[in-house]
Amino acid sequence: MSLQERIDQTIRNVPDFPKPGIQFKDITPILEDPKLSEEVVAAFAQFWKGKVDAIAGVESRGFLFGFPLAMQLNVPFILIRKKGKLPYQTVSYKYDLEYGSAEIEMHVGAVKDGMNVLIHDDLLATGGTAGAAAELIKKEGGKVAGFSFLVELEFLKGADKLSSYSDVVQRIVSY
Ligand SMILES: O=P(O)(O)OC[C@H]1O[C@H](OP(=O)(O)OP(=O)(O)O)[C@H](O)[C@@H]1O
Ligand SMILES: Nc1ncnc2[nH]cnc12
Repeated sequence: MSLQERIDQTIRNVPDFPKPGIQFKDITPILEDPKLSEEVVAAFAQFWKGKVDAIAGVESRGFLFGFPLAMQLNVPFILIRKKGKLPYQTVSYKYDLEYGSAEIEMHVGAVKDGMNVLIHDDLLATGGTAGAAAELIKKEGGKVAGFSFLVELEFLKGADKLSSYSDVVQRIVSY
């Protein structure tokens, strides 16, 4: 079975979470399988090796594979968190979600001038979060190298929203 098929069989679909009408893609069963998790990180690493100076991961599920990926590629990992969680001076950006709205922040100084940054998250839905992350990277003088996601909800057309930042969008499985 391919990696895509095994991921598809492992993800749990939870209807009506967190709101009626949303089918939630629960990736936690992948984390319970260390071998599969390792293969996921390897698939990301193979795609991005030698192409990025840093990885920015989006809270919270973007930390799960983003940090091991950064260690594997031997590049810095930058945290993008929900408002009010980061202790030092921050830059912030407001955006809309598939189910609500949010504001994300990043530490000032984490992105160095001209840094080529990969934006990583577990899932691409409307693209609001990843687009907001791209705005933060640009605000801080970085370049968006591209985006990587474990899961894309293709019907929500999030990749269209990201095309103004980069055409390089890696997704391991799409629905
Ligand atoms: O493409 P979008 O429509 O912006 O949606 C995708 C975002 O939504 C989810 O995060 P969530 O806000 O549920 O937070 P969590 O990772 O902390 O659970 C997911 O992990 C992405 O970050
Ligand atoms: N349908 C969904 N499943 C899991 N995470 C999400 N983030 C936004 N939409 C989601």
